[in-house]
Amino acid sequence: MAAGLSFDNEVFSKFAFYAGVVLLKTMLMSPWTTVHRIRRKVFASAEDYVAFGKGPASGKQDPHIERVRSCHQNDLENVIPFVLIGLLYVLTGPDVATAVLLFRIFAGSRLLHTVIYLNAIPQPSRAIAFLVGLGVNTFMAFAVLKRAW
Ligand SMILES: N[C@@H](CCC(=O)N[C@@H](CS)C(=O)NCC(=O)O)C(=O)O
Repeated sequence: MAAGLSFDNEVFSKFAFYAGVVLLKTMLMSPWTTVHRIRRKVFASAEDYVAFGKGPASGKQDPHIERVRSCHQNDLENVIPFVLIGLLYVLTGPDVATAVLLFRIFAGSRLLHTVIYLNAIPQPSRAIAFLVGLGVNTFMAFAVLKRAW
């Protein structure tokens, strides 16, 4: 069976798929923020207000735009560790079924976190989604440390 960071290695191939999903989701948060800025006419800087013919910047913040930005920030705090730790975890040669389950749980938890955050679904739903993803990353980190010890 193929090992290492090769698409012939089933664990790497599955990891690449789920990492691609969560990275794409994270990347989409930027254009999604822009869509809301244009719709709500609340921009990031003075020159943007000029560009959209809105006169001087009001300096006001929009709660929904701030929510989208927080969601994006939270993705960055969790998805980047997943990609880095996940690559090291693949190199430990884990059981395929266990690894794929972890990748699926992480991707599912982050997609759910976004839906919950953007729709302001009451807590503790967002905290649970966040903790599930954090749990996967922590599990993989300990597997890497154990293998490298
Ligand atoms: N940077 C995060 C660290 C803790 C965290 O990620 N909490 C989760 C569950 S409550 C979350 O969704 N935080 C909201 C956020 O990061 O905007 C924060 O400031 O809240």
